[in-house]
Amino acid sequence: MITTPHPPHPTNNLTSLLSPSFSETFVAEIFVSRQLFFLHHIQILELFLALCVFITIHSLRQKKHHGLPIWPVLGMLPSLSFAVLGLQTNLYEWLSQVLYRQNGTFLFQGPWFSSLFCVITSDPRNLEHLLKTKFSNFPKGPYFRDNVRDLLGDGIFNADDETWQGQRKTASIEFHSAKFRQLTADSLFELVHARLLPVLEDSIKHSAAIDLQDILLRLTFDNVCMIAFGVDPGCLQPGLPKIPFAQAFEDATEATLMRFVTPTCLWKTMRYLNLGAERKLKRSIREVDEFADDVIRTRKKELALLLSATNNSNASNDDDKKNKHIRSDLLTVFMGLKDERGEAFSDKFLRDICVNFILAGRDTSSVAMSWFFWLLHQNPGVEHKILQEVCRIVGGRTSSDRDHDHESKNNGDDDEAVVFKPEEIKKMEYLHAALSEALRLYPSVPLDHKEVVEDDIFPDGTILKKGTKVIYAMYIMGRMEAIWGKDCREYKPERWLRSSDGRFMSESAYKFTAFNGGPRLCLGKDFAYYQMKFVAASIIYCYRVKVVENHPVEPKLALTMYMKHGLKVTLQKRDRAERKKLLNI
Ligand code: HEM
Repeated sequence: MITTPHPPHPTNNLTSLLSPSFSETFVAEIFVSRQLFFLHHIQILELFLALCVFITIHSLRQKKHHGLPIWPVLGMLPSLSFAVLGLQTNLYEWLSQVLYRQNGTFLFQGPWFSSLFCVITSDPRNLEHLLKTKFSNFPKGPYFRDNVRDLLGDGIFNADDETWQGQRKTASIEFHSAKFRQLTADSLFELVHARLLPVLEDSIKHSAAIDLQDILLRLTFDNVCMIAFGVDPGCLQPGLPKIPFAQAFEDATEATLMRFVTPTCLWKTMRYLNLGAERKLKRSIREVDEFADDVIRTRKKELALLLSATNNSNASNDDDKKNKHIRSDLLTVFMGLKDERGEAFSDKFLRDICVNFILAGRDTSSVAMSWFFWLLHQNPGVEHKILQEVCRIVGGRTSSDRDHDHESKNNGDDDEAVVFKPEEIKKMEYLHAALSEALRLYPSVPLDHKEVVEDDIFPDGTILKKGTKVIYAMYIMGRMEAIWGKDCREYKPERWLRSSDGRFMSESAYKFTAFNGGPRLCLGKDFAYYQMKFVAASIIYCYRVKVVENHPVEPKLALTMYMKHGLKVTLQKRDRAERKKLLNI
């Protein structure tokens, strides 16, 4: 019998259609073709499943060589997404496990057609190579500069080459001048004794828990504005008010950060259309600019008045008089300088300089102190040793020192507070070690970024193509057994002290990278230590800081390592007898 592969043509007559032989054949044909159809689909399904299994096995096997599975199209993004969503421990811990598997360096491969390709390293040899030996081959680069330009302009943080060099040189001279040291000492005295301690005292009076991180953030924001702009925004005061400039600054940095996790073309389109985070950014930058313009205008008038007053004066020592009255904040210093063409800096450039310094010095030391107080809570032995050291130094004061202290104290109802002098702060070496140890485990800047100018090779053999982004992971370096030994995860200030005489020993900047290294070493490092030691010693001398039970503590994913939920603490006034015993006077 001849079978047709197709059903009868619709023009065939009805009898033939209904004949039994035809219908049997027809049903059989449909049955067979359906079977073939299902078989066909099952085969496709099987093939598809087999392909999926193959891709999965292949992708997972990549983990062995590349550190993470590499999926078609999406690259390593799925693993990163899981880590960011918190399905792993925390992002930094997850990254340290990957780096550990890859001997300290690996290439992160993002989705096709994205800019998410970068080399991530925690190898000290590579750090020395990129921060010092081949410094000029690893600038911040166009990707970083493009993302932060609207907020930071051409300021030091966002500048490379000559623009960076000029600012660095001037600011460096300023940071090491006696006048600047005086400014930092005076501003800190004012902030700690007239503002911080009264706010803490208030919390004891009301038996209230406070967010210590928030209070320290307010303190350092006010402090860095005093240094950069010569003005005090007043964030730290009773009632902890919202200050529009501080809020605008915070919003602007958060919205800028969003650009790093948004495809470039998308945030540029959003900026053009003034939508979402870009809208917020524009508004907050306008507020920051208004504040800066106002300060610059006022300062210019102030300087002009001062200049005309000294010009009209007949005194012979005019210059001395003028210098005495001129402020020593960064804005005033840069206003007195000229650019390479011999012209005064533009207001925009002055604004950029100040905004960059505020960004650099605003949160870094406060978050470091927050982690430090949390570590002390878990290590009461360390806290006791710090108190011992502080009391020994106070106990060693002469009677004239003590008179000075009573005169300068500006805190009526707290007769226990002492004002530490710069030379006393310098002597606090155990406290210095305890803060460095906190920064080792919780560096305020957990990751940093550079871009390769010309093809290069890292000392560990990693090949770097021109344009590659390099991320160096300070958080991970602080927890590497190869650098710090088997007890690398323990909080031990003693590791920073020489066993023979207990003096502080500094560590190579390419191993202890919290302050960066090479020509771009943090400019505020000495100031930051002074600030942190002054604040920490003043608090510890007066109070016991207790973290509220069950308060969750984890890092926030941001450019600076904030505590995600702040640091809720209660304070107890220290027993006078406890201190007396240690003071030994
Ligand atoms: C614990 C406190 C601090 C830490 C851990 C810290 C850390 C760092 C790090 C890692 C960098 C390199 C950033 C980069 O190039 O991407 C840096 C740069 C810088 N820091 Fe700090 N910093 C601290 C406090 C301060 C303070 C208080 C100031 C100023 C008042 C300051 C001023 C600067 C400046 C101006 C730069 C840029 C240097 C340059 O690019 O040449 N820092 N800091």
